[in-house]
Amino acid sequence: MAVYIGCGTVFGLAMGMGWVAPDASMLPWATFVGTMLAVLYVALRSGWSARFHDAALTAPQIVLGVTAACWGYVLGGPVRTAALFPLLLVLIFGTFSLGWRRILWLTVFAIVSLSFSIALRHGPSPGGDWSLDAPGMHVDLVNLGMLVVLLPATSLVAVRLSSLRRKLRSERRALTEALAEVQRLATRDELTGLPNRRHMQELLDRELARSARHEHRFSIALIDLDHFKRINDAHGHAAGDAVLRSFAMTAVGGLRGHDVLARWGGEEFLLLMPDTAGPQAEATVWRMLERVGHLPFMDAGSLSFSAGVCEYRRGETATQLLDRADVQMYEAKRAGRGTVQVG
Ligand SMILES: Nc1nc2c(ncn2[C@@H]2O[C@H](COP(=O)(O)OP(=O)(O)OP(=O)(O)O)[C@@H](O)[C@H]2O)c(=O)[nH]1
Repeated sequence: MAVYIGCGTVFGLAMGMGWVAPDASMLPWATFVGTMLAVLYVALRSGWSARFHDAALTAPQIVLGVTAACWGYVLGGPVRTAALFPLLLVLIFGTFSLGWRRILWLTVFAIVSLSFSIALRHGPSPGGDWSLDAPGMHVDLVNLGMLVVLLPATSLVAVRLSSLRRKLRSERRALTEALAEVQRLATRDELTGLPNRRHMQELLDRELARSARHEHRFSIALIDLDHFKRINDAHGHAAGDAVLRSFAMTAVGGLRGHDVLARWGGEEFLLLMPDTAGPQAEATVWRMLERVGHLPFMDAGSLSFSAGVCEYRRGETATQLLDRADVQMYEAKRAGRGTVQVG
């Protein structure tokens, strides 16, 4: 719009100075361009154009630009050559979304439009002066020749820029996907799909800070599968992996939405239970033990774990809390495994 207003003003001034053919009027030109710009503006802003592949209406905008420039050429009389400068800018617009085929068609359209404008200037074929020496014909032909050279060159630049933009867009998409994958890998345990130790450490720190600020209580449980070595020894490492996976799936299935179970290392898991006091946390872990006990578990009897449950004590660090849970977990092992100790 700014370019149309700027170019229109320069031409209007030239007319005001009497440098342009006296019978030329800018009014129909300005009315046409103003109406078309308003239509395009409404089509874009209302979201109506979103249904098209060319949602920015780049091609219609280029057609309008070429028409306005060529019309200006007919109006421009002795200063008409200046009306061709915007044509070069108009085609650069194609770089925003058009493929090379459309840019090529629009280039051809621009050259044909200028030829048509020149024909109009010299009058319709019977009665018009089409001779080489007709007034202004030399300038028109040189202008047309220059445009035939320059427009394809400009279009070539537009095509290159357009394909560069497309490549950039697809590379950015690939990068975003790769980043999401890296984030997933950085926070998830590959085998079980649970949050990994590093991520759980962050969640624990966050919960500690939240608890300090809002005086929320929360509990954790350190869970260690019992006699896991026997499974590996008897059935192989792959079978052990499968047991870890099905334990993770079964254990998570019985948890509340806020609770987070993470793989803490090997056959050890850490359960974080926000807004949960010790007794409720203990009940949750007992329920988990029961669910896990129903897992089909090779020929080695039922799967069990030993767990140490602790409610967070004000002023405690994460390490102190984890140490307490560890002590309780070993208590559970000493007490014969398959049990939960609270401390
Ligand atoms: N398959 C498999 N085994 C693992 C993995 N991580 C740790 N282990 C195994 O888990 C076993 C843990 O053995 P121990 O620390 O002796 O404990 P346990 O046999 O469970 O005995 P208790 O904890 O005392 O009941 C070891 O044999 C490890 O090799 C894993 O990712 N996959």
